[in-house]
Amino acid sequence: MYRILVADAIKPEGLTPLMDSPEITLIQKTVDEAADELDTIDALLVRSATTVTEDLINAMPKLSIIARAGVGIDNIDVEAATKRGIVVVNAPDGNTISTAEHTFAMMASLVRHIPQAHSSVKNKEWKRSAFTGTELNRKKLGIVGMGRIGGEIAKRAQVFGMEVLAFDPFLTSERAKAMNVELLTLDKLLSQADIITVHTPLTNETRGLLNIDNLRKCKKGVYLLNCARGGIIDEEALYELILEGHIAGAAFDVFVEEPPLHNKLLELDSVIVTPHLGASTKEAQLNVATQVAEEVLIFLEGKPVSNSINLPAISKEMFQKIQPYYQLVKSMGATAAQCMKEGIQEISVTYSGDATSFDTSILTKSLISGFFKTRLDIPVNEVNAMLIAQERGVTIGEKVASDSSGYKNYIAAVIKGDNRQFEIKGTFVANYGPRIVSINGFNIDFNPEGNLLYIQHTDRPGVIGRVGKILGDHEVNIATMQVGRKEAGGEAIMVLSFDKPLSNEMYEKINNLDDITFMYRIAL
Ligand SMILES: NC(=O)c1ccc[n+]([C@@H]2O[C@H](COP(=O)([O-])OP(=O)(O)OC[C@H]3O[C@@H](n4cnc5c(N)ncnc54)[C@H](O)[C@@H]3O)[C@@H](O)[C@H]2O)c1
Ligand SMILES: O=C(O)CC[C@@H](O)C(=O)O
Repeated sequence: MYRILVADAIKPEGLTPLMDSPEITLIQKTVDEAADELDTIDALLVRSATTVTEDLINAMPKLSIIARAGVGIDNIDVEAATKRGIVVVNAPDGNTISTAEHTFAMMASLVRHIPQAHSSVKNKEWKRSAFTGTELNRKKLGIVGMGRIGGEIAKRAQVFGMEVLAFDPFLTSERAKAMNVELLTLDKLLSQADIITVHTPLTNETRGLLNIDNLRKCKKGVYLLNCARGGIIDEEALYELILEGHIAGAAFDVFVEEPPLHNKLLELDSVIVTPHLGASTKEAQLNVATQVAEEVLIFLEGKPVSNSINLPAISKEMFQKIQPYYQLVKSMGATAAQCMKEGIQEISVTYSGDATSFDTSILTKSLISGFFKTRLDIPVNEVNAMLIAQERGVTIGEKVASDSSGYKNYIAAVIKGDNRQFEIKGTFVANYGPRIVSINGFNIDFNPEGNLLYIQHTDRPGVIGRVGKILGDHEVNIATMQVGRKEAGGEAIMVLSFDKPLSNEMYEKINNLDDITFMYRIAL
């Protein structure tokens, strides 16, 4: 049974897939109302009203996924979630059109003074010349942040006869050309545009992106819009420049402080505002609720999600391709960790054959999480595996090789420790499952599952028999046994599997036999 806390107002119709699941209990309460049951919560669904802090995350020890029904994730401490191995997902495109339309409505209202004229008429006035506006036709619109919303605004602006200028350090010139927009530096955009609208996320780079220094470079009489996130345009600077008459007016849907109870911009007639309404349409709210509900359901079913902020995106088709290798790489990592009782410096993974036909980074993360899971008592998974390795100074390498040693697919991991190196190779055989096919240069073939005993010994007659006898005398049933060696009479290995974990007594008895070099118990 999973308990999901829906902490903000998320459209119930969109949550139907979760409501219909017999495995799920939905709790529709704010975080404060649910204070007594936070320790029972497996998944958290929010919009922008709930701030998901590190403290809140720590108050939910069972939490494994946070879903944001919307785009911006600036209300979620993604770093704290990642550290805890909690997946963060959002609904990246469910509200794109609504927000683009809202921005466009704000732009038209701004240049035609519609909100001011509306209030005036409602106050029984009839001041026509006071509200003379400006056409959008043939004006230059500067879009800062040409992503999903920026792109939709550009299309609409072009239909209105506007010329579109764009600043986005991640936009290629080919894409800009295809969108029929002129890609400029920020300073050039600011100096040429008649109207400027921002559509970046709020990050350390974009906070105050438009500030007192560069806003002075704008044309006199420019209009500004912020329907993205409060703080991208410096509110103090904007206030000052409107008072100076340099900026003609502004339209804001978002504010540094929401609600904007102490915001001086609200005192200005030329500033028009809405209460963070960009995504507030029936359509957008249904879209984002449906998107996050599906993501959470998929995640709780143990399948990879598509819109994760802290994991690589995987489509359903890609998941089908990658799935067979999941168990294999996890068990390779866990086997290596249990055979290496020392600090490690490097893990490098090589993929060959069919295993190179997709993005393997998620598999490398799985292998690393399999390794660290056996060593740490904190949750370790694909979300925090890289961070955990990095914090411990472990270098991670990933490459592709053309030689697959005759296998259809082949994954090799080399773990460099403080004193020695451990090498493990595996493959996935259709209708047969994952197999470990080599350990430290010994060819072998076993299913990496259950309670295993890895024994390295001298290749001499009688060793296998003596191990078997000790186990038989103590009624320990050997489920499977595989052997491998490099040359006759040299070192050899055997891997045994049992229905139950091997007791300490049995382990010691076998370890004390002559000809045993070393051995490891492995639990997978
Ligand atoms: N008002 C609302 O209700 C509402 C609704 C949806 C989204 N939003 C906000 O709008 C933002 C944009 O949404 P989107 O779906 O278009 O996101 P997106 O990721 O598709 O686009 C963001 C764009 O910003 C660009 N960017 C990043 N850093 C930049 C920088 N320093 N300078 C210039 N460009 C930069 C990126 O390259 C990207 O193209 C969201 O992050 C969210 O904060 C607000
Ligand atoms: O939840 C909302 O309505 C705001 C959503 C919007 O700001 C977003 O980033 O998607």
